[in-house]
Amino acid sequence: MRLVVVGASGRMGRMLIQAVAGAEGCALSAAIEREGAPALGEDAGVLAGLPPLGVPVTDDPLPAFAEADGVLDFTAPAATVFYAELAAQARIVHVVGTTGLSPDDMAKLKAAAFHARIVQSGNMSLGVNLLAGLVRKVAATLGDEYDIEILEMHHRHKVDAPSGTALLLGEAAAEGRGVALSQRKVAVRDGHTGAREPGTIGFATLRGGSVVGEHSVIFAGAGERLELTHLASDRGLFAAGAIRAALWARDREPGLYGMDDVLGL
Ligand SMILES: NC(=O)c1ccc[n+]([C@@H]2O[C@H](COP(=O)([O-])OP(=O)(O)OC[C@H]3O[C@@H](n4cnc5c(N)ncnc54)[C@H](O)[C@@H]3O)[C@@H](O)[C@H]2O)c1
Ligand SMILES: O=C(O)C1=N[C@H](C(=O)O)CCC1
Repeated sequence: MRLVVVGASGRMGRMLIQAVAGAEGCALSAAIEREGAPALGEDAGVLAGLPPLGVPVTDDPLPAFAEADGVLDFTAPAATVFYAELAAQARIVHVVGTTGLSPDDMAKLKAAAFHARIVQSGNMSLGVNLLAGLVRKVAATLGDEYDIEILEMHHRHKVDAPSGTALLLGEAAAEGRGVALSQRKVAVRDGHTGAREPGTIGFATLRGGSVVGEHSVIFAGAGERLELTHLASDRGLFAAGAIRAALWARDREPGLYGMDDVLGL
């Protein structure tokens, strides 16, 4: 499968280049960065700490998409919406790991998915997607007398909060409870907040150092607390999931899929 990596010089972009280069049945067909990015013109392999791959980083996605089977996209919301339109025009697979997507951005991905096979997830790891299933089950089993709080920590460079994973886990908890997350979400507490409102789902965000990604879903009852935790220590996990998603989506009908579809969960 010929894969394009967009956001090639980012933390995830470089991991994706390494993963594509090492994946059986895959080849890196292009590496794309934003206009003016310092990495333009560099060899993508060298950028990712590998021997040269003969693929220079470019800012011109059109010819790259025309010759590819899929695109791996861990960039930024505006870029992802732009690439979704191009991927749909080129009828190629679009794997979206970008987080911080607004409801409007998601509506644009849904529109693009009439023509494209899009796999979108706030977390591409097997562990987090399994955890989401457990969270759904525990939330359905324990009633509102167990307060749900989601705690996450990431590296100091992360620009969106709560993390895509925290929101994915919050959605799973809300589904388990049979409620809409948008109606129950409490993402900010500051000052005299009053007592906790029953049935809400709280989010707490920590940022610092080089933390790859840590999430805990806490079910706090009277006299006991249940905590479900996922700790990621290697971004290769997300890159491997993205490649698995691309290979899975290759033979699917157009549509917007999640990692639960890819993993058969
Ligand atoms: N879903 C997952 O499993 C998962 C895992 C890790 C990170 N992420 C998400 O992936 C995204 C990127 O994370 P990161 O740590 O690699 O960030 P980063 O800032 O290191 O990398 C983003 C890269 O995208 C590039 N970019 C921005 N606009 C572009 C455009 N129009 N065209 C091409 N490139 C463009 C930037 O120049 C940068 O190199 C974030 O939203 C993050 O939350 C998701
Ligand atoms: O490093 C990041 O940024 C990560 N983003 C995803 C999120 O928002 O949950 C996945 C974990 C790493």
